[in-house]
Amino acid sequence: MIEATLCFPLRGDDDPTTTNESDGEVLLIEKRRGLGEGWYNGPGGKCEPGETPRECAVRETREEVGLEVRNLEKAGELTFRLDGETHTFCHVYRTRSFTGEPTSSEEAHPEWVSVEDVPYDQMWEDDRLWLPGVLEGNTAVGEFRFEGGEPLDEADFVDHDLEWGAPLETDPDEKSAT
Ligand SMILES: Nc1nc2c([nH]c(=O)n2[C@H]2C[C@H](O)[C@@H](COP(=O)(O)OP(=O)(O)OP(=O)(O)O)O2)c(=O)[nH]1
Repeated sequence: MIEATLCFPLRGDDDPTTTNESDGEVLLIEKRRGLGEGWYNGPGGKCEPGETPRECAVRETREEVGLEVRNLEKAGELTFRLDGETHTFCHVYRTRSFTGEPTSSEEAHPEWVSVEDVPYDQMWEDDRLWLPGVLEGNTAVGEFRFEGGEPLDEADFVDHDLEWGAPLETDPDEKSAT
């Protein structure tokens, strides 16, 4: 099983629950290679040995788009199953704390997009189910089932379970997180 992370940096409109027309934005990447190539996603990737998920999310965001993120808030835990087996367990974070300017890398092209205008038709098919709530500040625990063999991004999305507001795992470094 792969352990992976996603990080969604947010800016503008600090409290999207108070207005109908949100002017908040989220930093997405257009993935240039690997799993999900050509689709939009948050910065993120696979955890390295000995690394906490939070450390992984910080490192991947730095490597992919050159942004230094802090104060990551855990927003979800997503299990992606392929043909009945757990393929990837993905920790999802959001943050409003970061420094630097998003810059393209070989792996990713960054783009600020309105949270009202996320290009779900150019993303993983399951994202439209959980990402809107995550961008509104909710926490999601979900399982998404795919069939059809590797690679995961060419398999068919068949069904899912999704729970909002459920307790999330505590990262080992959560209390000391900066
Ligand atoms: N938004 C979204 N992300 C997903 C889904 N499934 C899935 O694995 N991901 C994420 C988890 C990881 O952050 C990312 C894949 O990991 P990655 O970017 O390291 O993969 P890669 O093959 O490019 O690996 P690498 O060569 O860079 O090491 O995609 C999904 O259904 N929706």
